Amino acid sequence: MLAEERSSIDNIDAALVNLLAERFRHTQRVGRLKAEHGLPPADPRREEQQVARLRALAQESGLDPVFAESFLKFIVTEVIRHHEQIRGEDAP
Ligand SMILES: C=C(O[C@@H]1C=C(C(=O)O)C=C[C@H]1O)C(=O)O
Repeated sequence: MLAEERSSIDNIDAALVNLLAERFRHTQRVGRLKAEHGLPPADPRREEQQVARLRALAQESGLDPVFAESFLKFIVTEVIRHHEQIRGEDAP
């Protein structure tokens, strides 16, 4: 039924938002650690590993790996923007 499917979609959307908020709380901590230790906001090698892992997970789950990669990159771009902000705030 349409209403039932939409109710499931709404639950999943709520879970996604909660998970994303939790992820950003962790990345904010990473951003503060990086600023404290003078590390750059972006880590392309780490991102490469994440993309490979996520593409494989997507394949296993029946999700389009191209979509999974662009979704991750969309999030990581925002994280790097946060890290640049944190670094700016910490600069003397
Ligand atoms: C969170 C980090 O900073 C950046 C953001 C990442 C992410 O959102 O997963 C991964 C690598 C970095 O470019 C990190 O270095 O771990």
